[in-house]
Amino acid sequence: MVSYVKIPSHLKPSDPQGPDLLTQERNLASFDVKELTLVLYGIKDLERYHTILKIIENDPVFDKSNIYFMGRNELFEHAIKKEKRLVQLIRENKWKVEELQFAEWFLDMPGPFGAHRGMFIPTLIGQGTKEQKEKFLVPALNYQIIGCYAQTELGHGSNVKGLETTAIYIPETDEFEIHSPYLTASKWWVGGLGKTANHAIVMAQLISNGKNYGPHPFVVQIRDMKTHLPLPSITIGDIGPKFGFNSTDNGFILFEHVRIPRFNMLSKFSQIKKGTGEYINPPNQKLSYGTMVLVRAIIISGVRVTLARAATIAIRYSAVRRQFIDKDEPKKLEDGSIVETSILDYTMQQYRLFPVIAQSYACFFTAKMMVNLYTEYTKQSSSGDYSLLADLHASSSGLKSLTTTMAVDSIEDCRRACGGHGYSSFSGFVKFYQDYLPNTTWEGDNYILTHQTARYLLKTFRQVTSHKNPEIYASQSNKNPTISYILQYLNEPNQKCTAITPSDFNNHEIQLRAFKHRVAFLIANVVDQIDNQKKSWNSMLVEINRISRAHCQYLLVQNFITALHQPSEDESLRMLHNSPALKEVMTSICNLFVLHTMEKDIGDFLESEYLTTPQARLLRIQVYNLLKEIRPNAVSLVDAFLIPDSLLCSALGRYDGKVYETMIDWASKEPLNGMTLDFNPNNDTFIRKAKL
Ligand SMILES: CCCCCCCCCCCCCCCCCCCC(=O)SCCNC(=O)CCNC(=O)[C@H](O)C(C)(C)COP(=O)(O)OP(=O)(O)OC[C@H]1O[C@@H](n2cnc3c(N)ncnc32)[C@H](O)[C@@H]1OP(=O)(O)O
Ligand SMILES: Cc1cc2nc3c(=O)[nH]c(=O)nc-3n(C[C@H](O)[C@H](O)[C@H](O)COP(=O)(O)OP(=O)(O)OC[C@H]3O[C@@H](n4cnc5c(N)ncnc54)[C@H](O)[C@@H]3O)c2cc1C
Repeated sequence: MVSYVKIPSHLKPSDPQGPDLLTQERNLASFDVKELTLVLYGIKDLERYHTILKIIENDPVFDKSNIYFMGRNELFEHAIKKEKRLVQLIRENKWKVEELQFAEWFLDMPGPFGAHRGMFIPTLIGQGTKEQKEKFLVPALNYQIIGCYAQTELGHGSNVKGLETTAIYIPETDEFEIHSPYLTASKWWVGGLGKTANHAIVMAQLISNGKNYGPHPFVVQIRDMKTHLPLPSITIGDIGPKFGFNSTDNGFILFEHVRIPRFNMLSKFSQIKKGTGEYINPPNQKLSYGTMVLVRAIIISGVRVTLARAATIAIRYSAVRRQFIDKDEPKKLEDGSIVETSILDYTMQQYRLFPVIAQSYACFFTAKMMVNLYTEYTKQSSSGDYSLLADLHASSSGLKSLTTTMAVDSIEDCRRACGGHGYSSFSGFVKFYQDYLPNTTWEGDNYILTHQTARYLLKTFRQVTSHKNPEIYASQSNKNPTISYILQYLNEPNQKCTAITPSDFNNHEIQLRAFKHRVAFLIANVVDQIDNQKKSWNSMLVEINRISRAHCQYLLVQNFITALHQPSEDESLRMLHNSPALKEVMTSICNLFVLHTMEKDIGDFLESEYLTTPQARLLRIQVYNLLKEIRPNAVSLVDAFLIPDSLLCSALGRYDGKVYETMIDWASKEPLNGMTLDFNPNNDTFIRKAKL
């Protein structure tokens, strides 16, 4: 890239230790960073990581040096080129999903094929019959057809049952007629639809013999395969500029009595019989919502790296950045000279940032749980057993909501913790935040999703408490955390915390009991208000949100603690258990996650009277103790995430700490500096001038 401004060469570094600050931090670590990285990725994935990163970093098509200067059209063109090159690489290297996921992560460029890979293909896999897979999935996997997932409409997104697009079965021709009766039935927001896709999975109300069977998925060809123009009776467009995600063509589509063959209704679970139009029921009514469950689980798995990326930038920058001389504990160099304090040494900065590191590690262990649960469900459902679906739906909904909200809040906290430079695109936070933000809305708005989790919790509570002998459920409590804490609460509703010193709060049994008691107390309270005091669902929505959040926080806490203590077959967990140094630092991080989470929601724990006010003070002191304990390891803990500089795309978070050199280098490349148009404030005119 061209530099438009020549930087003077006389400048000396103002900080004699500047370049070495991160090295000094790294020397403080109490554990082996490479060992922790191996725990996080596992041997196979770490090999994959390096192979794919090398390919991506060396390919000129993926060069991101200009990325912060691109407008919408350039971004979209860049994304198209990226997609095309990615498809070539998939073919050349025979990449499978595992490789592709690394490639997509490193590329960090939401593009027009995202919904094809993330929604269209998974829906065909999950809901298509063998014949439908042959017809649609095979060409989709070969990128001969490009698809999108058209569910949301201008008038309805969250309320899927309220969708207005219809698919009416026409027995005479054995076809469905796809139709958008109202403006509000226009499909809207659909990723890849605006300019790219030639096929769509359209969620429409299935109507046969005058009866509405609810939303079902249909494959609809939307553009001509040669001219790429919309097919007759189909209107398509891009929905316009957005808060972020501008490298993707989110689109709208309207149908005017468009006919498709009966074959195109995805029929693995429910079918319409030829001629009679008879509806064959699915084994579970909600199986047509299956893609959403899968994608929610995938989103949860992705949160850990999102938090890791934000923490890496903010922690490294805070180590390099110095501001003020600490009067009580001035920082002295070896030669006795006093220097300004690294902002990472300020306790307020630690209190803002170290919990983000802890959240990332917490999400790592819960992602493992989510993958295991999804895998178990897939195994069971392939033999017709859907009994895990309710559990899976409840935990994936609530965890998607809790963890993505946590992620966007933490990205913003990290950005602010970088002061003014955090506001520059060069921080690496701006585009990152904009592109990540829709995770709190898509695949279910984060508030709506908590209703689903709460429904399940209330139902379980009622089931257990209405039984004459609730202990009958004891055998299920090992596998079902909800039953476990409900039973514990019923046995001892007035349980009290036994901590008498700050360090007592490091006791994992005390921590678990606190979270179990709190969530059961909150559920019992909501059940009482709805069932006995006859409160409406709407009047309880704030409490509904609270119980979903409390339940999912408990899951995060429980998964972290279990990972530290329970013997496991899992390769990563075994490595962790076999290294005392790793176990020690992970225990501190776990304690910080648990106690900081408690402290933030201290009102719940006080209200349930599990904690007393003096205990709440002790807990806070323990949080401060943990910040001190973690401080020497802070930089190494984020190094272990191994987020490459090419992905961070950040002047502030780079591995070598050369923050200021990069800031001015990138600023010198701002195209405005090379424009032939300057503004002369003395006479209020724009002057054109020739610039080299
Ligand atoms: C080579 C191969 C390549 C593969 C590459 C793979 C790469 C992977 C990359 C992946 C990247 C991922 C990128 C993601 C991009 C995402 C883009 C965004 C796309 C979208 O946003 S699509 C649109 C999403 N829309 C929503 O999520 C809508 C949210 N609303 C709903 O889900 C429902 O309307 C809602 C709120 C659940 C209510 O549904 P409703 O029908 O009204 O149901 P009830 O509330 O009445 O409940 C009835 C009953 O059903 C249960 N229920 C509800 N939903 C489900 C479900 N999904 N599963 C199971 N059960 C469900 C509910 O709990 C109730 O049960 P009861 O027992 O209480 O009766
Ligand atoms: C970048 C991006 C990409 C997307 N890609 C796709 C795609 O490829 N395909 C697709 O089909 N969709 C896509 N979507 C759409 C997305 O799935 C929906 O926007 C999302 O499901 C939320 O629905 P909504 O917009 O109807 O929100 P609304 O339901 O209108 O929500 C608005 C507000 O009302 C509140 N609210 C609504 N109902 C209730 C209630 N019952 N109780 C309490 N509060 C309530 C919500 O909490 C929210 O705060 C995308 C969205 C974005 C932003």
